Amino acid sequence: MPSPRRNADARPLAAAASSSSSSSPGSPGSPARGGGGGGGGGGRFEFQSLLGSRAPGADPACARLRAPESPVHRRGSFPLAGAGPSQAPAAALPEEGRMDLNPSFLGIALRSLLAIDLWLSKKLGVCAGERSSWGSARPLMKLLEISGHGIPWLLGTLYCLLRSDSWAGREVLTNLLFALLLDLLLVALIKGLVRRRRPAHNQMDMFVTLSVDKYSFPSGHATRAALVSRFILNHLVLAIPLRVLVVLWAFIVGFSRVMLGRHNVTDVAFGFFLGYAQYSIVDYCWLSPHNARVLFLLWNQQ
Ligand SMILES: CC(C)=CCC/C(C)=C/COP(=O)(O)O
Repeated sequence: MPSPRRNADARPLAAAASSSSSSSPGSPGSPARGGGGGGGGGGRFEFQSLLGSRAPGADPACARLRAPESPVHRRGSFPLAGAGPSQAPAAALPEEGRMDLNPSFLGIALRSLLAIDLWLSKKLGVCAGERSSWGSARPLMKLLEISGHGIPWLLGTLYCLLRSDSWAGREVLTNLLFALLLDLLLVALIKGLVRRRRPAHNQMDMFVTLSVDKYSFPSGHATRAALVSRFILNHLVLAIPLRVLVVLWAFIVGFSRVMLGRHNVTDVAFGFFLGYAQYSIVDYCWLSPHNARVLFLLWNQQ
């Protein structure tokens, strides 16, 4: 028999996560069972994304969740918020297993936030395809995508560094180069760890990507935009209208990621936060004029 307490906890979660789903929790088509996958777009798909955004079957952890009939698998499985009566009976579980099935307040809050994130991101993805409601703005969004891409920023910085004829300029550009490399490294690391899939409505037609770029958390464009704009504002003397433009550019690049369907809102929000924080790291580890000069001379000798 399923534990009534467990079901009472689980139902509001399933409802919050898949407001458009007509399935009852625990039914074979229920969102919590994560069946289907693909880009279906109904509540069912969204809840599956919510539980880690991975294709069922691709991940052994998911396979465990889908095999509650095995007592071995039941034991160590992750608490499934939407588990319904057809899932593992709580009475048959060991004590610690039953406690796992009680989602914490933080868990509920996090799942609700992610459900809102998926819903909002889908609504805002108005340029995700040529036939989307704002599909005609897609070329402009792609231009913004290139303006925040790693390659133009890396090549541009390298070019300016080689052309620069002042030590002050070289110092700033060397630090910018390190900042861009640090950004690439940290984003790749987090993407590889979190492994959140890009939204189902995204078309994977991006300009030069790394292997981790099949994942979406955090948005590399958002981190770069925040990092570079903070860097520019701190190290270039610009008139106020230009400073405003730099900040606007960063926000528009971030927003365009969601409009293009490349990212969920939380990917971009965290990306902004990370990029902003990265600048603080760069500032803290700022390569001194002396070290920048030594590095530049060493590199030029090769
Ligand atoms: C190939 C190089 C040097 C950088 C890759 C830049 C890139 C494609 C980042 C992905 O950005 P989003 O995470 O915003 O989609």
